[in-house]
Amino acid sequence: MSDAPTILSLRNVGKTFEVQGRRIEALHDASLDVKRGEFVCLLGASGCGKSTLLRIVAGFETATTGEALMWNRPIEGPDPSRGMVFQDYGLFPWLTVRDNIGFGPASRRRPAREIQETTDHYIDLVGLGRFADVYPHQLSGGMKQRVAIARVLANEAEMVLMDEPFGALDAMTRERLQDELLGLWERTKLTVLFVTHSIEEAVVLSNRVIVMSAGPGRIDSDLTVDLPRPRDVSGTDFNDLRRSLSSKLHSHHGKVAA
Ligand SMILES: Nc1ncnc2c1ncn2[C@@H]1O[C@H](COP(=O)(O)OP(=O)(O)OP(=O)(O)O)[C@@H](O)[C@H]1O
Repeated sequence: MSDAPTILSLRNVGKTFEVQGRRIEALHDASLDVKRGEFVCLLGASGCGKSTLLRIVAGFETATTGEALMWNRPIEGPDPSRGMVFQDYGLFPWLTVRDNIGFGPASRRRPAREIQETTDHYIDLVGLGRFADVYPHQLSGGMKQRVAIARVLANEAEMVLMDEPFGALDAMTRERLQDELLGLWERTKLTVLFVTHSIEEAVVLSNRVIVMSAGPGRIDSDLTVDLPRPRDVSGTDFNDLRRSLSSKLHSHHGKVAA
């Protein structure tokens, strides 16, 4: 990973919102380089600017200060190369699984044959072959999540941005989807930027954890997680790292979900 090229750079990025004459500094002087293929978790308590940072990378917000670059070019707005997966999945309820996944290529007016090949490929990749022709309301939360990821991938994302995608799921589904996401990440060599406030989730998933703190939102530390995979959540190394992250977080905040 260390010799992979840098796909994303944030240089002293700050974001201040103005609400009814009051200024809220959501992010202060955040600098970060992400290499292609990394799985990076942004970890921190509520209000520390995780979503703001992710939304700047997605191109939904512009930085007030500093700059955000992808492949060394300024991020100036949303782009399919940076695909966002939302907690509520953001699927089109009136389209089937197949048409949701093929939506990006279809809106870019790709030839019908190419759209079909692309959708077939990603439907297979996320194991939804039997559900290709059903509608989102007929799927479980986990399956919707897979469709959302497949849709982003079919749209040629190089980087997948996920804002607490498993926050609304029960513990078992969450664990299964974490495994599935890791499998997909290993197969596709994607770059993932993943927001969570769960220490355990960050240690299970990532090869880097960026710890953030609030008031104003900032990056506090940047830790490499080089535990072997699959990770043993009851192992000593895992728990040492979990404890160390927990004390980092608690030195800045009140309570954070572990
Ligand atoms: N569009 C906005 N307008 C005004 N203030 C905002 C806006 N978006 C975020 N903020 C403020 O910026 C700060 C950081 O918010 P942000 O959502 O980035 O934090 P977070 O770490 O993702 O929190 P959470 O874990 O609760 O989602 C908060 O004080 C929030 O109220």
